[in-house]
Amino acid sequence: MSSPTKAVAVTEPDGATEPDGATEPEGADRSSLLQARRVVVKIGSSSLTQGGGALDPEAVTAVADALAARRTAGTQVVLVSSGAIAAGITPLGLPARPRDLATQQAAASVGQGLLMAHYTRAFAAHGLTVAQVLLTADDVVRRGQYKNAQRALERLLALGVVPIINENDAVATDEIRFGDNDRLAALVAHVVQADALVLLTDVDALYDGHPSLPTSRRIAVVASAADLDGVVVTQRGSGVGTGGMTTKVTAAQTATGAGIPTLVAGAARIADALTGADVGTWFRATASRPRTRRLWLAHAAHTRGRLVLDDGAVRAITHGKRSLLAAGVVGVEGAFEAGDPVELVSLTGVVVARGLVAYSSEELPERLGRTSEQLRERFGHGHDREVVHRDDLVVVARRR
Ligand SMILES: Nc1ncnc2c1ncn2[C@@H]1O[C@H](COP(=O)(O)OP(=O)(O)O)[C@@H](O)[C@H]1O
Ligand SMILES: N[C@@H](CCC(=O)OP(=O)(O)O)C(=O)O
Repeated sequence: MSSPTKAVAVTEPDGATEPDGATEPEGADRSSLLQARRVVVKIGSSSLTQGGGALDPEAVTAVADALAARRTAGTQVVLVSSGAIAAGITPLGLPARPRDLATQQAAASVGQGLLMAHYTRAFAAHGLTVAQVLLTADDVVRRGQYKNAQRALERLLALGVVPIINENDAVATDEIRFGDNDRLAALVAHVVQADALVLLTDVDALYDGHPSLPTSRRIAVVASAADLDGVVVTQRGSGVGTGGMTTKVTAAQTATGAGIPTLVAGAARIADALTGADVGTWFRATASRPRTRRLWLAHAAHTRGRLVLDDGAVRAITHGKRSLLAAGVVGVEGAFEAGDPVELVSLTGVVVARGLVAYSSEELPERLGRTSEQLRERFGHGHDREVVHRDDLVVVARRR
């Protein structure tokens, strides 16, 4: 595929990579959407707005109607909805979607309430209650917040509520942003262990070239990353959305890599999409569901720094199923706090893993190269902990 997008294979620390397509359950095609117990549906700004970028209340109602039908039929649904920034354009008298972060934050703060007011009304018409859940990237990377978000979403679903999620744009800085809701949706699908992810947009499917070209053809099924070879996916989108098709393909790969099949389809056919009709592009699951939240580290983390590992440490974490000890760290780059996500790189600069570091960048340098015994002698008992515990570590291997 000609874009920066690459499939990221996630391995357990013992190095056992899940092979593409190896664990696809039988019959796991579009029709499995009908049997899905829990579905995450994401709708983009381009599908919720009229020309000029203002919010289209009828589009909001159409989404609510289709999701309410599925909810009433027994499927738990989680909606990830963009549109806050778009909904703030008219009330603030802005000429177009703002590009600077401060005005985006302001527009989203104004628009999010309006967006939720529309959804609340539209779902109420079906007797359904909605909940607003605003997340930042930290909410899905840090252990405490991850569990917190998971618990809140589980409880909402158990109470029969439809959670409506968006990024917490008002406080999201460039550094900690998800930046695009396609990725947020893939990560939410993992948090709630959804059976499927549906990404709805203003184009009816993924095409092998830009859909404006007459030569471009719809891709019906993507079974593995190889099916994307030669596919031209661009970041050029509708003008009101973020990231074009690139972010959707990346999100689909994140979800399918976590065992969650993904449908990319046109919002205009939302009811068909949710009932397994032959619409859109179906991305098959390429791996089984990971047992832990470590997958998140591979895709979710904006890493804050890098630890350079000697060859022995690289072997220990990639093949030995081990934690990273200070003795194997030879360099520290960047400024980070204890608990932040960092990249673990080899002496030649290859990223071999990501993990949550147990020490800050200020604490680490004087610990480098020291054995646990030396750490105890120098800093006392309790100060000999691993630099990255293996439960907080994911080995990443890039492949096409
Ligand atoms: N290969 C492709 N197949 C389909 N759409 C593509 C492709 N490359 C770029 N696009 C563009 O991606 C756009 C959808 O992205 P975007 O505007 O960000 O939507 P959303 O607001 O739904 O996230 C489509 O309108 C389409 O023009
Ligand atoms: N959080 C932002 C949306 C960001 C985004 O990813 O938009 P889109 O590409 O339309 O899904 C908002 O609500 O306006």
